[in-house]
Amino acid sequence: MKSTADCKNIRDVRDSIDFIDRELIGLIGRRAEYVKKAAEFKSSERDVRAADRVETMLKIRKIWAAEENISPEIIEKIYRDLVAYFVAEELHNWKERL
Ligand SMILES: O=C(O)C(=O)C[C@]1(C(=O)O)C=C[C@@H](O)C=C1
Repeated sequence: MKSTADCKNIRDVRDSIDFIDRELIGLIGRRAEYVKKAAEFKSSERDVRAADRVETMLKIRKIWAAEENISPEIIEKIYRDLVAYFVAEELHNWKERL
């Protein structure tokens, strides 16, 4: 992947964006493995949903977003969608263990 300074054309830029997005999706896949594991340590649907943890996480991620000069609101939106998906997956896994 080229640095932004080394990108000579739009093709170089898009190749780098593709590379980064592939890594991001890989990381989300790794994250999913931990969410699956989390279900093993929960004893109720309330534990699975972990509403307090979600709100705490979002606050921290909004701070991280600001540190990276990314809109905290956009990061919150992305995370709310992502976590809603993970909660649904985790609920499914958790119920299967009953
Ligand atoms: O931290 C947990 O308890 C998790 O199960 C992980 C996770 C997440 O995606 O980060 C998933 C579901 C819960 O609502 C809270 C957080």
